[in-house]
Amino acid sequence: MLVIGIAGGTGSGKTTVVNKMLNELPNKEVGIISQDSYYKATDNLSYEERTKINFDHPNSIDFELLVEHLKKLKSGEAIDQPVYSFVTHNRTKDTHRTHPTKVFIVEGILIFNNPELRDLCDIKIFVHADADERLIRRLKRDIQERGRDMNEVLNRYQDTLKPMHNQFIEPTKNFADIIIPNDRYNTVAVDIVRTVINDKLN
Ligand SMILES: Nc1ncnc2c1ncn2[C@@H]1O[C@H](COP(=O)(O)OP(=O)(O)O)[C@@H](O)[C@H]1O
Ligand SMILES: Nc1ccn([C@@H]2O[C@H](COP(=O)(O)O)[C@@H](O)[C@H]2O)c(=O)n1
Repeated sequence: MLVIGIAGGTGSGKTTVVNKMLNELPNKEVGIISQDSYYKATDNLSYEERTKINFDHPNSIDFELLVEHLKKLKSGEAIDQPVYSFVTHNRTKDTHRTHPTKVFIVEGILIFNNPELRDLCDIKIFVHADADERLIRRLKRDIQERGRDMNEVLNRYQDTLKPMHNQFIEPTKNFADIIIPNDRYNTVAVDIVRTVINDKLN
C-alpha cells in the first residue's frame, strides 16, 4: 500500500486538493483518512467545556488510534473510522467501515508532527497558502459549513490557531517531499501527484 500524507495549515486547501486528485481516479482503489476524524472523544465534557478545547494542539488528536488504524490498513485489515462533528465538537456514535486499498491518503494539519505517523507516509506533501488567505477561507468555510460565527472564528484564530500553527504545523513543512503552493488553484501540482498515484495503481 502506498501512503500519501497531506499536511498544511487550516484553510490551505488540503481537502480541496485531495478531492481534485480523487476526481479522476477509480474510487475503489484509493482510500482516505482525515485527521479531523480522530479528535479525541470528549463525552465527559459539557458542550461549553468542549468549545474551549485547543483543537490546534497535537494533544487534541488521538494519534495512537490513527496510527493503529493506518497500520491495520497496511497489513490488509479493515478499520472503523470514527466520525467527528464540528457542530458538537465531539465524535458521533457512528463509525465508517474502511477497507484497505492500493493507495491511501492521510490528510490533516498535524500529521507530520507525529513521528510514527510521519514514518508511515511514503510520500509527504505540504499544501501551502499564505496566512491571510487561509484566515479568509477559514472564516467563510466555518460560517457556511461548520455552524460558526465571525467572533468564534476570529477569537479562535488569535487565541490558539495562529500560535499553534507557528509552533506545530509550519515547521513540519521541512519534512515534506513536495510543497504545493495553493494561494491559487494549482492544477499542475495536482496532476503530477495524480500521475504518481496512477503509476502505483497500474
Ligand atoms: N486555491 C484555492 N483558491 C480559493 N479557494 C480555495 C482554494 N483551495 C481551497 N479553497 C477554499 O478554501 C476553503 C478551505 O479549503 P479546504 O480544502 O477545506 O482547506 P483545508 O482542508 O486545508 O482546511 C474551502 O471553502 C475551499 O473551497
Ligand atoms: N471541534 C473542532 C475541531 C477542530 N476545529 C478546527 O479544525 C481545524 C482543522 O481542520 P481543517 O479541515 O481546517 O484542516 C483546526 O484548525 C481546528 O481549529 C474546530 O474549529 N472545531
